[in-house]
Amino acid sequence: MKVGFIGTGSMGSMLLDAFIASGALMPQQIFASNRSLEKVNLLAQRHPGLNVCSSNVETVKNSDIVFLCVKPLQYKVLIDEIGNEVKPNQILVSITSPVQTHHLESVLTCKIAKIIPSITHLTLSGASLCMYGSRINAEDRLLLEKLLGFISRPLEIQESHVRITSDFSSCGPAFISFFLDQWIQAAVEMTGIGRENLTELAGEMLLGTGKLLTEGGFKPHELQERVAVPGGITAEALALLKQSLDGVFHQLISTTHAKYDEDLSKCNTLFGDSKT
Ligand SMILES: NC(=O)C1=CN([C@@H]2O[C@H](COP(=O)(O)OP(=O)(O)OC[C@H]3O[C@@H](n4cnc5c(N)ncnc54)[C@H](O)[C@@H]3O)[C@@H](O)[C@H]2O)C=CC1
Ligand SMILES: O=C(O)[C@@H]1CCC=N1
Repeated sequence: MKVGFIGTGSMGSMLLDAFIASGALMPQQIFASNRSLEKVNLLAQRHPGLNVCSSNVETVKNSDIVFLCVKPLQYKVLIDEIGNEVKPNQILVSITSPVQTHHLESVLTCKIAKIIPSITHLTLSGASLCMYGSRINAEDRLLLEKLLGFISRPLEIQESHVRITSDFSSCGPAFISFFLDQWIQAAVEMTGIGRENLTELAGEMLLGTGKLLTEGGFKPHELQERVAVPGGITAEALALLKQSLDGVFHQLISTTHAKYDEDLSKCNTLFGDSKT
């Protein structure tokens, strides 16, 4: 199997690094192009044998599966460039939420999947969110999920839920890191403890909490009940958080969805879609 990557910025390079680190792909199986070739050359230095393509068309011509790792509003130009080169048996994978599978199916003859990755795949963890276009068959799904299974836990979702699920799996690492950053900063200021020790400790705590929620069978409310001894310290602090953060998560979801709607509307215009 040969796999192409168009766009080797943050996500394209992360996926490529993870697939190689996990043993899913050898560099020789990978074909990559980027607007500025410098980024692909750097990847080829890191992964000897990786095929540097000087154009996106070259990447498409050489690949069975192609991951399109550009930003939402960069898709249409890219599709116009490669559209005539794709073959019906090829699988093109979009990794961005606002570009709809029907947008891509309306202008391309190949098979379309939408898979939203997460920075967590760098440590071969986290969920990848899978949505499939109408031309993807059972064999294609197995192939994609086997590949993604090397670096993540593939989860099939409805495309209508792509934003809320991406909020958790893809934006979540940034949101949780923000929370930890603020907490650590306050701890450093108020107690004089070293930032590095605390950051390491916070990471271990997060890892353990993640395991309790996945392998451990706990629900978030059960964990709170188990830790917060009645009349104890955690209960006091949880009451404070409950009061201080009242409404914040509704606002957070409204914010991510408003930005998604804005990008979706622009993508609809770019792809000539008046449906939504
Ligand atoms: N950053 C994250 O954690 C996540 C990002 N995403 C999605 O991934 C997509 C890419 O995000 P990033 O990698 O962070 O962006 P980025 O800006 O780091 O990478 C995009 C790359 O595409 C290249 N590019 C742009 N147009 C091109 C073209 N026509 N041909 C070839 N290369 C081209 C750029 O030079 C750049 O290297 C976005 O749509 C984002 O929504 C999805 C899940 C998580
Ligand atoms: O911030 C963004 O637009 C992307 C989408 C999901 C994570 N990062």
